[in-house]
Amino acid sequence: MIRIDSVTKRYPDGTVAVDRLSLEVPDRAITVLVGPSGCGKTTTLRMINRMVEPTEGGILLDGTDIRQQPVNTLRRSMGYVIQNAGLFQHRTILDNIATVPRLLGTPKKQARARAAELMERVGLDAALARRYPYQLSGGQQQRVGVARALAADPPVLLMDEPFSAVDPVVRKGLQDELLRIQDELGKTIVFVTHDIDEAIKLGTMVAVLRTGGRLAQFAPPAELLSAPADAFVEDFLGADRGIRRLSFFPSAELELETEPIVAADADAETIAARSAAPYLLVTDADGRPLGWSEPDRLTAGAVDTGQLLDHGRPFVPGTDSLRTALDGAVLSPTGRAVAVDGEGRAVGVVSQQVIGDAIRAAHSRAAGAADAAGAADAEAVR
Ligand SMILES: Nc1ncnc2c1ncn2[C@@H]1O[C@H](COP(=O)(O)OP(=O)(O)OP(=O)(O)O)[C@@H](O)[C@H]1O
Repeated sequence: MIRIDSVTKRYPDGTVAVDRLSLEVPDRAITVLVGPSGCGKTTTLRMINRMVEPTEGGILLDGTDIRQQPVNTLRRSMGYVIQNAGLFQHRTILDNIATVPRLLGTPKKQARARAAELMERVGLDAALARRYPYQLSGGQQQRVGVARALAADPPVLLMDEPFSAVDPVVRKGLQDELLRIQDELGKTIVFVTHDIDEAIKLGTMVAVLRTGGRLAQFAPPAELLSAPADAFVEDFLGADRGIRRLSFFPSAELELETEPIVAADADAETIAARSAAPYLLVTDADGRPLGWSEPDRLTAGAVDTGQLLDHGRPFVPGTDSLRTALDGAVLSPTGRAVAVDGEGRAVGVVSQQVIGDAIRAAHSRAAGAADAAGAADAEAVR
């Protein structure tokens, strides 16, 4: 664990970049530092690998002050990724990634083999190995930056706005890739961003800093969204806080209706038996949704699929959140979302109203859990 203990950084010109900051960065998780420009995020990150020394306070790594080991040893245990990747322009991609192992004395062949393995891990085509950085897109360069930081297999990764310079689609890909890599490798990651959505998506824990380098709130993303500590955090979280919070509620407990599902070759009797529902979801021979129809518009045995209303984007209960389910229902012309299994076969339908009930239930469960946690904390203090 990295413990930032009441750290202050005052630059020689008197600027207080970080002011009595205390944080416990958990192992094998992503901790995000987020906040407006100039709030001290980069300064904090650089104090962790001693590129900047604190004026007051200290930083402990697994209980030991980081000043007690040689700075090179410390940095070897911490990969560092920056915006625009900071690659060596005159080295090939493979040799960029192999840099740190080579510095540590790994034979060239072995270091390159490791680099090739890392290229695959970060989703880079092996064909790019012999290219130079200028021959890669911004997104590909960022992936090289991540691979290079991982090359010596450090337990800690420090990432300073690594995905800020690429467009939103590439950025989403890089974020998904980081989450996937993190699932496999379980590094202790400290990630700096000024983008609150990125913080919420990536962070196990999120530290919101305010200008002057003071901590405004340190909490898991779901808690930030449900209980911002003050008006600054609330404002920084921005609009749609309620909707975004639904991403943290699972859809698994939604009560699905199966009655309104009919196969495209259903006979008149089957259709009649289900005609109480305002809309029926028609499925193909494998049970995959084709679209919606009012019951009296269906022709037994031979549905005209061209006449069906679009079923929209289905959700997978157990995998997707209430936000995805609600989105499906809101976008559906029938106000109903379609639930499918992992193979895309329809397993039920659910109306906006039922999703609304589930949202209220989830909110009151979350509030109950927060109250219980608060009571336990109060008990612990006594
Ligand atoms: N070497 C320095 N000398 C003096 N002041 C500095 C120095 N480096 C940073 N600062 C100041 O310290 C404050 C915090 O800077 P820092 O770069 O840590 O913020 P940040 O939150 O990472 O900002 P951004 O999101 O814009 O990158 C700012 O006011 C900045 O101007």
